[in-house]
Amino acid sequence: GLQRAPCRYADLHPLWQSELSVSGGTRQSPINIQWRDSVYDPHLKPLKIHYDPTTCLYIWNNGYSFQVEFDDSADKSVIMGGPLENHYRLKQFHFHWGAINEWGSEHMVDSKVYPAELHLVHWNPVTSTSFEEAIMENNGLVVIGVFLKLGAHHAGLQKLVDALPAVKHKDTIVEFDVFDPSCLMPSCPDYWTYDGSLTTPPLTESVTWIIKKTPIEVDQNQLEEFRMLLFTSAGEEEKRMVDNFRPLQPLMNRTVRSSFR
Ligand SMILES: CC[C@H](C)CCC(=O)Nc1ccc(S(N)(=O)=O)cc1
Ligand SMILES: [Zn+2]
Repeated sequence: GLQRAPCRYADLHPLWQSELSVSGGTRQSPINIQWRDSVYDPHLKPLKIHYDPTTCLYIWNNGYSFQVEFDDSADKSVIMGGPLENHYRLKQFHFHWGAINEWGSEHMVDSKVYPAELHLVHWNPVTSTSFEEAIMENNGLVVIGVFLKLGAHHAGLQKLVDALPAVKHKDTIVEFDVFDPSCLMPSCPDYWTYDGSLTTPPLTESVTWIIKKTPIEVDQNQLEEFRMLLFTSAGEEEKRMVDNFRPLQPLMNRTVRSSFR
């Protein structure tokens, strides 16, 4: 039969993402969060975050973003509270960004787009025995989204930025130990939450999204370091890793809840 060309991720320009939404998807991500349509839910608790910096393992370039992986073999770096019924383990975090500061985030707030967005990916160890299994479970995952805006230098992020030249090419990896991702959290506790999906294949509808209302500030040099990464492997014609965000998806029959009035 016809040999299907390997469908490499970097070849799927974000524009094609929207065509790839899970067939008949009813809860796809990202979305535009309309402040006025969100519903304040007084039952939403404060989000509790306990990350153990020694669970940080390494950084790698997966051809779509750069990703920091964590040891998720025990309940050491966990989140709980918020809209969650139990605790979830941190597996990895990564970012999405644009070629220029005018765009880059996946979610939007009242159609306002940010230059970048951080995703902290967690899985439910109570209903699943592994991250890979949780991806297929309804509400198997929780992703915390944090917007990045252009402003002051972010000292915590700089440790990450300094490691990026070592993972310039797809499928490169560098050891990265002792990093506490809570330094990337805004101090404001306010968030929105809604039921959605992964924003890259397998696009499974297994994610409880928690989007922080307040962005963190990073400076121009830090954003430009993100844009020096490559989608391509060493030896290939270089393609800058930029615009690795998925287009907005329809809200359909969903309500976004807010933890704040
Ligand atoms: C076979 C499945 C494979 C193991 C999945 C690897 C993975 O982690 N995927 C993933 C995670 C998070 C997001 S996002 N951008 O936070 O919605 C998108 C995709
Ligand atoms: Zn993401």
